[in-house]
Amino acid sequence: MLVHRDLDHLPAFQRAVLTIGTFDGVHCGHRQVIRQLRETAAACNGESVIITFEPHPREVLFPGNNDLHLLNTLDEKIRLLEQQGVDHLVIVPFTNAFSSQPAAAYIEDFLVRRFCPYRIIIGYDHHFGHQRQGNIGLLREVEARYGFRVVEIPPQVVHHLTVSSTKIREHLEAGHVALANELLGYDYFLSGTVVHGDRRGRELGYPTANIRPADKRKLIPGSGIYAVRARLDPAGGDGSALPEASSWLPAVMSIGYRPTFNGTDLRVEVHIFDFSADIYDRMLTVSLCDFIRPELKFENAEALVRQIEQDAQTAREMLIR
Ligand SMILES: Cc1cc2nc3c(=O)[nH]c(=O)nc-3n(C[C@H](O)[C@H](O)[C@H](O)COP(=O)(O)O)c2cc1C
Ligand SMILES: Nc1ncnc2c1ncn2[C@@H]1O[C@H](COP(=O)(O)OP(=O)(O)O)[C@@H](O)[C@H]1O
Repeated sequence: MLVHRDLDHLPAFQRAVLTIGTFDGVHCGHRQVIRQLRETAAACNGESVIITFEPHPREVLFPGNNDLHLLNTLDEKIRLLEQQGVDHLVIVPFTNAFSSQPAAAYIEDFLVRRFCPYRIIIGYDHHFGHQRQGNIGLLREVEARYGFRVVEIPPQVVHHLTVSSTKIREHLEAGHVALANELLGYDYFLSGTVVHGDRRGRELGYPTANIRPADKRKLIPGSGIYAVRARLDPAGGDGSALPEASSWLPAVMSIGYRPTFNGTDLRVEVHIFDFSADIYDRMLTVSLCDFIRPELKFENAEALVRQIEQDAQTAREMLIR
């Protein structure tokens, strides 16, 4: 997959088969769109092109809003899209000026002039241009004028739920990891550097690698205890590596404030089973398998340790299922 970031130096695409979107999560619904993109490109001997935006449009349109948390960093998204076998990814700098183009100008000046599309494949609910005025109907009206054809992708449904990035974010924030994973089509993962904590873990008999996420916009699932797999990225890695089954270590993760010790800051910490090494400053990727229980305040450290023993056992069982 070729990644293009400069709109003024795009190649001359051959029968470009386009799709457009933010693709946060590259979830099951997105994959369906991408499969159609690849198949259409193959059938007409064209090139598959994904157009995406960075930063996320909501960050530009609602700059004061700090609530936006994303399923993927840009690096993760690039790698996930690459795994889908796409020919070109175009990352368009999303600005206020870009967002305020009228829909008709967006089609003519942006889509047609820069990409000369042969087919445009889009999800049923895609909107574009100033105040989201453009939609699939408008694209259809101008098909003949510009010589492209529009292909609409219906909503993807899993367990009677329409798959959407928003729903997946909500499930993760509520700790519903298994459901989120099903909608994603892979296990949700996050990466970060191992930083120092309070050095209490080793005294409790459960040392935990405290992870500082690589990107502060990355969504941290709701507080609670999770069964996870952890992978140490090669020393000097950039943290954007994606899961590869071979080197995943079974582990248990706690996300929360440690009420037992009156903690005040959110910590993401992982105890890796049957493992002992100094991994401070290393990049660790954690892939979430299932939710075990909410975080609780215990009477004392001994009661917490007894619970952690049970959590570890539960996690091991969940991970071999
Ligand atoms: C499996 C697991 C479950 C945990 N559950 C709780 C909990 O319910 N309540 C809590 O206050 N802390 C919980 N913790 C966090 C511990 O308090 C924390 O790991 C300990 O304070 C060590 O912190 P440190 O890494 O800063 O030394 C849990 C940790 C693990 C690994
Ligand atoms: N099984 C393990 N799982 C996670 N980290 C481990 C493990 N064994 C050793 N470590 C190391 O110990 C550190 C955690 O020990 P801990 O006492 O919890 O200290 P801290 O409070 O600084 O996290 C980790 O960052 C890692 O370097």
